[in-house]
Amino acid sequence: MLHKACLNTLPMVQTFDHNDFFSRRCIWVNGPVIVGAGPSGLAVAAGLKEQGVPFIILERANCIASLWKNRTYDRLKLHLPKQFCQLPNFPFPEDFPEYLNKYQFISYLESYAKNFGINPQFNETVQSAKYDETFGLWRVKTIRTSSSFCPCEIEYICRWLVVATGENAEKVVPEFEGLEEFGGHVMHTCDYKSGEAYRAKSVLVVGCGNSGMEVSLDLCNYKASPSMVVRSSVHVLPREVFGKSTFEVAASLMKRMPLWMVDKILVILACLLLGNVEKYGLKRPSTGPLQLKNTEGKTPVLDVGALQKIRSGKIKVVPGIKRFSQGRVELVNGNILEIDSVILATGYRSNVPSWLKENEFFSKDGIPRNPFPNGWKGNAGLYAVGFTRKGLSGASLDAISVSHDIAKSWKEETKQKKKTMAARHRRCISHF
Ligand SMILES: Cc1cc2nc3c(=O)[nH]c(=O)nc-3n(C[C@H](O)[C@H](O)[C@H](O)COP(=O)(O)OP(=O)(O)OC[C@H]3O[C@@H](n4cnc5c(N)ncnc54)[C@H](O)[C@@H]3O)c2cc1C
Ligand SMILES: NC(=O)C1=CN([C@@H]2O[C@H](COP(=O)(O)OP(=O)(O)OC[C@H]3O[C@@H](n4cnc5c(N)ncnc54)[C@H](OP(=O)(O)O)[C@@H]3O)[C@@H](O)[C@H]2O)C=CC1
Ligand SMILES: O=C(O)C(=O)Cc1c[nH]c2ccccc12
Repeated sequence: MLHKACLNTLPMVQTFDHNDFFSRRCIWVNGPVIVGAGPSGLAVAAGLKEQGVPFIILERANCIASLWKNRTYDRLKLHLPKQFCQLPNFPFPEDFPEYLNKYQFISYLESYAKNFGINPQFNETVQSAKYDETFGLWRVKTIRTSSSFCPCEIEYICRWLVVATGENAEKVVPEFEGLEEFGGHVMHTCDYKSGEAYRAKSVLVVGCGNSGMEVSLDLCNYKASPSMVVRSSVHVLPREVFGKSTFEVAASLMKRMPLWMVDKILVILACLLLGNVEKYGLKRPSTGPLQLKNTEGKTPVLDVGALQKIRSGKIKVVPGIKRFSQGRVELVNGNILEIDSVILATGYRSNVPSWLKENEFFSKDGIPRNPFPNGWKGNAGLYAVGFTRKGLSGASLDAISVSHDIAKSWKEETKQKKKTMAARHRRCISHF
C-alpha cells in the first residue's frame, strides 16, 4: 500500500515488492509514463529528455517502431514527402530520397532513439490505466512477458500519463459468412510481406484503402491475379500533381482557403489527372477526401501504380462479399469467384478503450473527442499523441505540445516539493 505522503519524498523511480505468491511490483515514476514506443512515444520522450524530465516508456513489443518493423510489407514507401515525416529536433540524413522506404524510416527511428538516449521497457503491455482520485495519481498496470518463466505484473504510479499507442494499434478482422468453410489461406495485410508466395494464384483482397491498393499492386508484380473488393466508395488521388506532392499542395491551399474548397480542388485535379475512375468500379464518396479523413479517419488513396493495373485489368475490382464457401466467394451481385487465398486489407483501430479506464477525453473508438489541434490534453495529467488523423506530421506537433506542457508542470511540482523538503529539513535541524 502506498501513502501519498510517502510518494512526495520518493526518488525518481522506486520499486516496492508485494508479498504475493507470484511476482508483482509497484513502481513510482517521478515523471510521466508514456505508453507506446512508436514515432509518437519516441517524439514525446525526446522532448522530455531535452527538458530534463524523467519518464518511462512502456512498449508491448520487443523493439521500438514495431508497426513499421513487424506489421508492414517489404515494398512499403512513405506516402508523404520527407519534410512531413520528420520527428522534432532531428532531421533526416541529407541523402534520403523524397519518399523514404520503410527501412530508411526504421533506421531513422533507431538513430532518433539512440541520439536522445531513449530506452523503453520492452515486452510490457499495459493492461489498464486508471486515475486514483484519492491520491491524484495514475495507476498503470502492465504484464511483463520478457522472462520465459513467469510473466510478472507491475503497477506504475505517476502524475502524468501519455497515450501513444496509435490509431492503428489493432487489426480489424470482420466476420464473413462461410469463411470457416473456405479452406484456403487467409491473412490480414499486417502479416503480408510480399507476393512471392502467391505466384500464379487467384487472391481476393478485401478492402481498397492504401493497403488494399498496394498489396494488389505488389501481387501483380509477382504474377498473381488479385481481385480487390470495393464494397462502398474510395477517393483515389494522384500522389503528385504537376511535380509537387498532392499532400503538400493540399497543405499549402489549406492556409488560404476553407477545407471544403481544398477538397473540391483535389477532386477536380484527380479527375483531370486520373480520368474517370468510377467506370472501373471506384465510386467517389460524396464527402471530400480531407473532410472524410478528419471526420471518419478514412485516408484517401494516394496512387502509386495500382490504378494503372486496374485500367489494364490486372487488378479486378469486385463488389462486396455475400459469403464464402470451399475455394470460392459469392459477391453481392451474385457472381462467384474461384480463389486460392484471401488477404484482408480491412484496416486498423485504436486499442485505447480496452485498457484506459476513462470515457471523457477519448471516444468509444479510442480517439480523443476534441478535434485537431485540441486533442492532446485531457484532465488530471492525461495526454494523447498521434491521434490527429494527420499522420506523422500530426504526431510531431502533438509531441511538442505535450512535452512542453508536462515539463512545465513537472518543474513547478518539483520546485514545490523541493521547498517542502527544505522546510522539513530546517524543522528537523532546529528540533535537534
Ligand atoms: C501500413 C501503414 C503505413 C503507414 N504509412 C504512413 C505514412 O506513410 N505516413 C504517415 O504519416 N503515416 C503513415 N501511417 C500511419 C502510422 O500509423 C503513423 O503515422 C505512425 O506509425 C504513428 O505512430 P504512433 O507512434 O502514433 O503509432 P504506432 O507506430 O502504431 O506505435 C504505437 C506503439 O504502441 C504500442 N502499443 C500499443 N498498445 C500498447 C499497450 N497496450 N501497451 C504497450 N504498448 C502498446 C505498439 O506496439 C506500438 O509500438 C501508416 C500506417 C500503416 C498501418
Ligand atoms: N504507403 C503508405 O503510406 C501506406 C499507408 N497506409 C495507411 O495505413 C492506414 C490504414 O490503411 P488500410 O489498411 O488501407 O485501412 P483503411 O481503413 O484505410 O481501409 C480499410 C478498407 O477495408 C474495407 N473494409 C472493411 N471492412 C470490410 C468488409 N467487411 N467488407 C469489405 N470491405 C471492408 C473498407 O471499406 P469501407 O470504406 O467500405 O469501410 C476500406 O476500403 C491508413 O492511414 C493508410 O493511409 C496503408 C498502406 C500503405
Ligand atoms: O498514410 C497515412 O496513414 C497518413 O496518415 C498520411 C496522411 C495523413 N493525412 C493524409 C491525408 C491525405 C493522404 C494521406 C494522409
